[in-house]
Amino acid sequence: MADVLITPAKLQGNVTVPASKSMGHRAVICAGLAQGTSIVEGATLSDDINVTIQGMRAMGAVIRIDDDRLVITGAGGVNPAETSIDCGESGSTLRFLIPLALLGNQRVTFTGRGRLAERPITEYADICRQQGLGWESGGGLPVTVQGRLKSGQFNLRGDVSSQFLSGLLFALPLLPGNSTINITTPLESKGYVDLTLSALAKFGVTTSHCEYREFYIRGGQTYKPRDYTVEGDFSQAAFWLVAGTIGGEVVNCCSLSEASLQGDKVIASLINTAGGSIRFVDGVLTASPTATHGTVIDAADCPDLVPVLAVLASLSKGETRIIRAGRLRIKESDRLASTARELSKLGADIREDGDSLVIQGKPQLDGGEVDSWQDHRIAMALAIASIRCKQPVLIHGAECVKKSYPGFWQDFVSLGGMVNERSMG
Ligand SMILES: O=C(O)C1=C[C@@H](OP(=O)(O)O)[C@@H](O)[C@H](O)C1
Ligand SMILES: C=C(OP(=O)(O)O)C(=O)O
Repeated sequence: MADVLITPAKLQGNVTVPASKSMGHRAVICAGLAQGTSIVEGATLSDDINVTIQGMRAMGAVIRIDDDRLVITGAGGVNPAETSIDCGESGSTLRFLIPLALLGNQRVTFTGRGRLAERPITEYADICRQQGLGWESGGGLPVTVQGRLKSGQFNLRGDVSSQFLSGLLFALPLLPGNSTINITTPLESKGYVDLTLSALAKFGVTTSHCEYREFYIRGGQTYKPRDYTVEGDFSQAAFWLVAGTIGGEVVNCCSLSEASLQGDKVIASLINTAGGSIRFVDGVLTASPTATHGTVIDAADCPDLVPVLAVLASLSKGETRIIRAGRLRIKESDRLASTARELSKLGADIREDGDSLVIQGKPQLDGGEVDSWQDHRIAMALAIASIRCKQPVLIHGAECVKKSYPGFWQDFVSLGGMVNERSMG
């Protein structure tokens, strides 16, 4: 396990953010389901994308990694052998691939590591029970599924994880009959569903919905191969945009699309509402140093931004409330607890309040010894917090960034961060 010791320093300059993890998963899946060859350009080979690539191979796709190009040849649907798929710590991979495995009528076992074993998958257990399909699990992972999913009417909660909806949206068009998905509680993380719908459309699959409450999926469709470039990731850009805002020097994020459908694009307006200065100029998103103030932030549609928004809030004047953030408890860590506990250790005034975080800003933090909880977004947020600490910050478990951003520490250093790796084991 690697620890990093960060000596507080301002960050400044240009950074090319990695490709969107969410869009990368979707491109690999859609291309793998198509009949023929697609080229997916620019995907970042994080741990999560690698397990999706492996998972789609197990589903029958042939995937060749050619530098930053993926050459993906699908057989038009899925063709799994009896197999086991290791989802690592990726909730997306697990929840996107289970419905696909249920197209093939083979026994497919899903395994995973860390917190993934505890993250909810009961929505799928319920569907399997209702349809008489095989679902063997001692609670959590591993889980073995077998049987053929049937088209028809599905009922899904919208406030556990949007990934269940995305998973069904990938699989149902390949069934012979039509399906409807009824969302029984208000849908959260809507932007991620938009990314799924957009990826489906790009690969030739049509769906429609009525105000995100009912989704209509025509059966008997086929995915069409195509070439696709994965755009930059706003959830990752968020770390650098907060760094530029709190740090005293300009930080520019490249490779982002101004027209992106990514829900986490909202980071720019959230920082600006707090008094910051984030601007898109000629395809570059620029964060200029600004004094910020407390606001109320609704996290229901942008859960992945919360750890770094808590850093911004810890250094903004007055009180910030991050509300409707209950689902953060079922991510790679309980992110309300991990964010509050670790930022407190650095001297922030932050507390959990039910499904909210309440933060009183300070001009500076102290520094100290913190833990990533093996959660990539916690490690990255703590690194950004170090910029405004008086003393060094020692982060345990810093290698976990590779779940989504393998080059994070290199980028941190290239922007002027002062990092020493303390131990490997
Ligand atoms: O569909 C996706 O790519 C994702 C959906 C979100 O999960 P929830 O829908 O569970 O909030 C998000 O937190 C996750 O990082 C990626
Ligand atoms: C929660 C995340 O991803 P996943 O749900 O795919 O594990 C994340 O990247 O923060």
